[in-house]
Parts: sequence; structure tokens; C-alpha cells
Amino acid sequence: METKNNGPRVIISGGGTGGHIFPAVSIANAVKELRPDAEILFVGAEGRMEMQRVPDAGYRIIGLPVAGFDRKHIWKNFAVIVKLLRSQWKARRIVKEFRPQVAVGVGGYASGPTLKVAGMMGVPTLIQEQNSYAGVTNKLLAQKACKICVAYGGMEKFFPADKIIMTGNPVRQNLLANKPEREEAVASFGFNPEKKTILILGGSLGARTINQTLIAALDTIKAHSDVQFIWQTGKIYIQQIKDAITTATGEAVRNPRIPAIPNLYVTDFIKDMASAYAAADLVISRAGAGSISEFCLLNKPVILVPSPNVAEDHQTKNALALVDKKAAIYVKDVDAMKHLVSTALATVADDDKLKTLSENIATLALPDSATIIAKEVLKLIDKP
Ligand SMILES: CC(=O)N[C@H]1[C@@H](OP(=O)(O)OP(=O)(O)OC[C@H]2O[C@@H](n3ccc(=O)[nH]c3=O)[C@H](O)[C@@H]2O)O[C@H](CO)[C@@H](O)[C@@H]1O
Repeated sequence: METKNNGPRVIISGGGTGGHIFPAVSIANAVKELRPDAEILFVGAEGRMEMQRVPDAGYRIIGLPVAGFDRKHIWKNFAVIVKLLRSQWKARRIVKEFRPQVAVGVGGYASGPTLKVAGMMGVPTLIQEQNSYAGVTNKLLAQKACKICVAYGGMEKFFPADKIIMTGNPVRQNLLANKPEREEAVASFGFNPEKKTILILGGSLGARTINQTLIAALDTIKAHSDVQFIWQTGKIYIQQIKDAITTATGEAVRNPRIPAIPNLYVTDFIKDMASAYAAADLVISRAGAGSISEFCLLNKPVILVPSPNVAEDHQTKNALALVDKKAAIYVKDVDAMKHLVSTALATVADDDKLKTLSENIATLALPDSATIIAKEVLKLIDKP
């Protein structure tokens, strides 16, 4: 693991979901923009999403054999402890060989061993917390961290107040710069720019309730041929959704397009989110913190369906911060089956409503987060 030049050497660690990975990528991009000579190494968890998405973004990553604790069945954690010890040992070797001048943790369990070991070896550390509720790994790393970058107020309940910096969540630069034109973006999905388009997102992993709601609404979707639907299902749900569509239509699905339902595009994961956002007149989404930052910065009208299955119900808190300012429409997970599709169809047909939602959400955007964080990262290197 040789370093090629004398530029700053930065380790960025974390992952598990897009919510941790994409902020990490945008911090890396911002560091590179400020210091093109920087050497950046990612450290993630073997077998997790970052091992594919980080190289896709053009960065090197090494995986640790780390796994998450089973918080419900404590006795099942013997193997997890062994993996944690092996991960610490491997992280130690990585830090020794790469000799980072600073280590950045973005949450998710891979960042635990990496930042702990880096801190113990005298490397300054910075952590970034995306949510209004601090993740367990970040809480453990906070005592040793030099700086803690957050996106919500009131984080002193979790972290030492003197280390907190309000930066907002970093958003990938390619979503904001050189945005594609709407027409071109709609056409890239094989759709008609004259018609309205709804983008349905389940977060980086997909959302069961949203998917079930859409399956139940296939007839309604087909009947509304004046509206086009781009549906991101998540990797684990795609096969069952294809099967359900085949059962409903009697035709095999050649995803992304469904011959029997020409106004529907279905995919497990969208790589080109810039085009997906540019194509969308309305978004339906879970309320992950990173997604919300993107909607704010891109001024997207959105219907939020927060996941009820996350720590301290933090997605509902994320969503209500917007809903309280009339900057998003709120549909509860339990009400999705009944109201989600009808609300979306009524909203997308109402240009005044779309305009108001767009104007209101724009006021909540926190721009330049990645650059602000990158500057803090580089300052830690210069610290005596
Ligand atoms: C179930 C769960 O634990 N969710 C958490 C996870 O959400 P999740 O991993 O879904 O993360 P976010 O909603 O924050 O961000 C999703 C990211 O994935 C990207 N994307 C999404 C779909 C796609 O097809 N292509 C694509 O690139 C989005 O553009 C966005 O950058 O991390 C968030 C940030 O810590 C938390 O707030 C969420 O509660």
C-alpha cells in the first residue's frame, strides 16, 4: 500500500448503506478538489454496499471482516467479537502502512475499528453524523474525535458540544453541478418529456411498504398513462417485484421496462441519480437524511414516507422537520397502502402545489457541506 506523493493522506471509513457511503464519497471529492495531490483510502466492511459503490466513484477501498452486533440476541455475538478483533488488527496494519494524517468516520460499523485504531495511533479523527439521532458507532468514537460534523441542531445530547460543527450533509457533487436538462433526463428513461414523471425511491436499500403499495397499485398506474413512474425497488426486493408484475400482467418483465405497463420503469438501484432527479416532477421517498439533503438542494417536491424501523424513529423526525415548514407532504408508513398513490397522483397534477413545495424545500438547503467538511479535515493535518 505505497503512497505515491507527498500530498495529504486521508482515510475515510464507514458504510453499510448509501446514507453513509455517499456523504463519504462527496467529502473525498471535496478534499480532492481542494488538494488534488491528496491520497485517499476508503476502509469499509467486506461484502457491504461500499465495496461496489466506492470503486464506482473512482476510489480505492479495503474491506474489514467486521459485522454488526445482534442487539436482540446478545449470546449470538461471539463470532461478531472475533470479527471485530480481526478487523482491529487489520485496521492497525492499514494505518501503519498507509500512514494517514487524518481519519474521517461517516458512521456504520466499519468506521468503528478504523477510527479507534487511528486515534490510538495518534492520527487526528473527524466524524460526520448524518441524522438527528446519533448512530451507536459515532457515539462511541465521539470522545476521541477532534471534530464532529452534524446536520441537525440539538446534537449536544450525544456529543461533546465544543467539538460540534454544523455543516449539513454532504451531497455528491455530480448531483448538483452540470445537472442534465429535464427533457434529456426523461428521455434517458425511455419516457416522454411531455408527460409528468414521478420518481419513487426506497432509500439505498429499498423500502418494503412502498414496494408493496406500488404492487397493489399496478392497475392504477397502468390506468394513468398520462403519468410516468420510475420505481427504485432496492436490490433485495427486485426479484419478488418482477414476479408480482408478471403475475399481475401475465407477461414476463424485461426490466427496466414493463411491456404491459409502458408508463412504468422498474430497477433495483439507480446509478445516475442526477438524471432521475432531473426527470422527476415529484418524488416519493423514505426519509433518510442524505436523501432529504438532496431534495432540499435540488428543490424537489416530495412525499415522505418515513421508515418506522430505524433507531429512535429518526426518519419521522427528519421528515417532520420539513413537513412543519410545509416543505414536504407526509404519508405515514401505515397509511401508505390507502393514501400514497392517490396523494401522489393528485399532487403531480397540481402545478401550484408542486411550485409551493419546491419553493419551500429550497429554503431548507444547506449548501457547500462537503467543502466545509473537507476544509476541517485538512485543518486537522496542519494542526501542530
Ligand atoms: C433503513 C435505514 O437504516 N436507513 C438509513 C440510511 O438510509 P439510506 O442508506 O437509504 O440513506 P439516505 O436516504 O440518507 O441516502 C440514500 C442515498 O442513496 C442514493 N441512492 C438511492 C437510491 C438509488 O437507487 N440510487 C442512489 O444513488 C441517494 O441519492 C442518496 O444519496 O442512512 C440514512 C443516513 O444515515 C438514515 O437517515 C436512514 O434512516
